[in-house]
Amino acid sequence: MFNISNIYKNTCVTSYLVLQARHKSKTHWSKLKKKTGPKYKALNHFDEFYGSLFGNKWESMREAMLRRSKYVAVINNYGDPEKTIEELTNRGAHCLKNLISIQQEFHRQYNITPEPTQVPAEADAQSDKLAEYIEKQQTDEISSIYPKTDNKPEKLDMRDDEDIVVKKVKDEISYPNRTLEDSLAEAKIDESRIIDPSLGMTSESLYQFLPATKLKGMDEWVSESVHYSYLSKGKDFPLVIEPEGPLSYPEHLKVFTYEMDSEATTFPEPKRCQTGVFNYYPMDCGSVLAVLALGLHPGDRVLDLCSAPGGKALVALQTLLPDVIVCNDISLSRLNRIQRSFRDYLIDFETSNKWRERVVFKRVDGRVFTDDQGFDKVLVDVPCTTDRHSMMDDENNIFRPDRIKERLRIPEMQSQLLVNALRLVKVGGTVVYSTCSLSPVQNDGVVHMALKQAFEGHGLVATIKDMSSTMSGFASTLVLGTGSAAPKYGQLVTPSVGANFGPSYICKLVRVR
Ligand SMILES: C[S@@+](CC[C@H](N)C(=O)[O-])C[C@H]1O[C@@H](n2cnc3c(N)ncnc32)[C@H](O)[C@@H]1O
Repeated sequence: MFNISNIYKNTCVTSYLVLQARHKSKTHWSKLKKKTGPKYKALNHFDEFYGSLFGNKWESMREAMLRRSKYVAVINNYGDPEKTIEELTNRGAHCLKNLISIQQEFHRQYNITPEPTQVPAEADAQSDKLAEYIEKQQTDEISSIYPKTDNKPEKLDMRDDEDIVVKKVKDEISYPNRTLEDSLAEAKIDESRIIDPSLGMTSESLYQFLPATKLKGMDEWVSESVHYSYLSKGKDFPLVIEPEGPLSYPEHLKVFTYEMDSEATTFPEPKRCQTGVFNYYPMDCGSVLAVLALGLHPGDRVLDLCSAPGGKALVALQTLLPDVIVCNDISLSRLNRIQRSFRDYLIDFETSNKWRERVVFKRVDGRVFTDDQGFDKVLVDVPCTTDRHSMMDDENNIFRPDRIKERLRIPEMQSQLLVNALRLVKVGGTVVYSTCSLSPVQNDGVVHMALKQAFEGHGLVATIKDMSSTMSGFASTLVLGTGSAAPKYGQLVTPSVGANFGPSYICKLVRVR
């Protein structure tokens, strides 16, 4: 039957189908444009770089990183801790300290030793694969810049930093029973470290970064994979890796989490307690790990060299252990964020003298920060490529074309920050270096570089603490990188769908000279 409303309905349905078909057949220009934006650039870079480095492990990390991240709840001791703990326990969350104790006991009883950070065969295979990959990258890159091989750059010895990171696996072994003097003596004449005698390059010397200024004029062409390069400058330095003892968990730090693969992953929004402050602080479990690695003691004088927005400093304060914590950041607006956050979590933060004495704010470039007294503990949570953010968000993305120079300088700036941290810590004190990147360049590579520079430039020696055994207690909470994803010096929290924390790299160093 003829019916005007039927005609109208049919017309609408037809237009809808046409629109849908058009939509299917052709991606809208605005979407196409977006696919070349910074977050896609980051994703492409990571696919190429991490894909070749971590093999099929990268696929699952990638999947996790594109999903919503998981967080833990750090209970605020200045709120209403008992009530908050009860609420979170009722939702199925567990106390991290208890989970760790259970796991540690399990490992002790069954005498489980943690997987070695890198098995030699795997390291060899990885090294070969990567060397091949880098060689190809270099050839492609150089031929795209200098098509007819004329005006080739002098430095054909430019190597990708990732190459070095893998090669070193074969060169450096930890000798827990050696004295520092043994290692010092050996470090000076270790011929085995020479990779290419004709170039006089050693694995360590390859850690030298080519200053970003040397890239002048090449910025447009430097590929993502070849952008960190090295100059050959010999001279070895002592490199000692010692096993770290069991984790000492601060009595007053209360962290709640859901176990791995648990269906529940989120907590209710933090809310104000009767005391006026929020009941808990949500944060990545990897960040808690960085604070735990500091091994805080009562009365410690602590420096948080790159502190804003203050999450880790707040966790350190929740242990109730440090006497003084200096929160430093180069950015004024970000320092203001720490202060806002402390007002939200610490009672009478603005008015009490107690806080004024205990929490000091500084706005200094961490590379030139100075202090007369020395610190017992220094946290260096450096600016990095913030991998998860870079893959997900175009805003303020370090992969933006106008930030290329800044990005290329990241490892250089990270190692300068770490060298200064090693200068600022007392002999016997601890430095924790951390990033939220999977990049071995920004992680082990920077630690290596900084140790070398600290020794050569300032005569400083620090040992690396191998925390693989210490971290065994986290096995039911988060995933630590193993095999191809295991750093040699630090620990890497790798994102996984069931335990979507990280990436977080944490390396503990103790200054011995
Ligand atoms: C990864 S964030 C630190 C996060 C912080 N530790 C936390 O847990 O909330 C790195 C910080 O380093 C700061 N920064 C960058 N360059 C710096 C420098 N040269 N000296 C000191 N801070 C710097 C940035 O402003 C940024 O706030």
